[in-house]
Amino acid sequence: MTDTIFALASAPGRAGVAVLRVSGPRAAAILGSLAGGLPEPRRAALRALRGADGGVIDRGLVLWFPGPASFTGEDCAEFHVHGGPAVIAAMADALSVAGARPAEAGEFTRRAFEHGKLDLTEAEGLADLVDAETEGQRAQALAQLDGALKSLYEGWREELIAILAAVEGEIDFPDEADVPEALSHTAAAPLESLIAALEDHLADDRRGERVREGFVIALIGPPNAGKSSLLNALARREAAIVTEIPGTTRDIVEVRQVRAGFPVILADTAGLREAADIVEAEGVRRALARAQDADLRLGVLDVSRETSHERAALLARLRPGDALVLNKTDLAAPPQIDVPEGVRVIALSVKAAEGLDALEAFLDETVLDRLGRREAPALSRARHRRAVEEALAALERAREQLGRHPELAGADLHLAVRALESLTGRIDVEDVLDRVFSQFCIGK
Ligand SMILES: Nc1nc2c(ncn2[C@@H]2O[C@H](COP(=O)(O)OP(=O)(O)OP(=O)(O)O)[C@@H](O)[C@H]2O)c(=O)[nH]1
Ligand SMILES: [K+]
Ligand SMILES: [Mg+2]
Repeated sequence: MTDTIFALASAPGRAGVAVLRVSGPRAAAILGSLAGGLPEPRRAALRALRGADGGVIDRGLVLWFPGPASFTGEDCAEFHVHGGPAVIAAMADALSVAGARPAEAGEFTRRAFEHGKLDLTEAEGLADLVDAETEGQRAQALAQLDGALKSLYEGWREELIAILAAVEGEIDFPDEADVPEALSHTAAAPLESLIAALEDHLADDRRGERVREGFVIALIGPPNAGKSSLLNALARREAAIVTEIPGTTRDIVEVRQVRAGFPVILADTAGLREAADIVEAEGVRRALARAQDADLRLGVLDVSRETSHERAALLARLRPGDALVLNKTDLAAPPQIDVPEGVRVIALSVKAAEGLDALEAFLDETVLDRLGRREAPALSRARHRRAVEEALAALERAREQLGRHPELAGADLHLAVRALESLTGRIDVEDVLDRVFSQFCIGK
């Protein structure tokens, strides 16, 4: 028999109310023994809650959710008690004595998944919604929990199965003289449009993953340009050390913040130059690597003393969409600079607090433009990207074989179906499930 599990569903620590959740075949018996009977399904009832010795632990609201119309699909019960550590500990004791065991991380959601209440992408959406710290993350997670990715992937799977049926139909009648022609009519066009849909989904500039993980903005430039000063101004706190000594910053200093409703990571880096020692050299190496991977680069120059060599080296690292920040306009007028196509120039003085508004506006606009909601749902995890890439590669191989070897095309189409099914969790890939659900918190 399946275990009956329980967990604190609310956050640990002192709180006005704590919620304990129970799921499994013993839920009714446990609720009955603690609350002295079962309330009406899905209606809160105030009850004295008693431990095994008959003593009252607390008075609280109880809820009874008979399966399958519950979150997990099993019989579930909820106890809303006063949120003190001693109350919670006594309730946990009473639930254990009554026959439930503490749940593992993600176990409630995993049971919901196993009872068909959620597919894997919806379960991930639920985890993301619990973790969401910004408006953009909340919106993306809720859409995913509501099945945006599930219906996209299930839709593709259905189209693929129709294509597969057409191809396998041809394999079953190999004598027909007009097989290739028939195939080109029935399978080639839908296969082509499916390939285009997968390509589109992948070519989204990692939007969904960035919404989950944060949009990285790297501050790069020669020593003493004012990168750390600028980081502190944008972060509105003294996150990084600022001195007049060139080579002050060595490690990467990261600040997390919210811009336009999305998570952003500002990364201050070591000044770029021929390093004086191995510590600084490592700092420069990390700075260049971060600049390379970042979603946006802010190249910073000190207008009062930049050299043409520094300028050229920095411009070579900027890409379309990046910005060149001409700092210290309180010391000198910004020079006219020929920048690569698509690079914005923003002149400012961190010290005089002038021109920072234009930079803030540019950053907000860029984040909104790159991460803002589109019609199509975005894949939000590397797991999704890998599976869609795998499906796409199989579809491309199938396209090659279609007119010549329908049976080979069929085998590749099967692989593509499997890749899509691993996405939604239709096929049981145990280690995938373990990985996905272990990332949940206890009580979810
Ligand atoms: N006049 C003036 N000085 C500034 C301005 N911004 C920064 N500074 C000064 O420039 C010096 C270097 O600033 P940092 O922020 O440490 O420069 P950095 O680019 O981080 O330097 P490294 O970490 O050494 O590469 C400090 O003395 C700052 O006070 C500015 O807008 N105007
Ligand atoms: K410095
Ligand atoms: Mg610095």
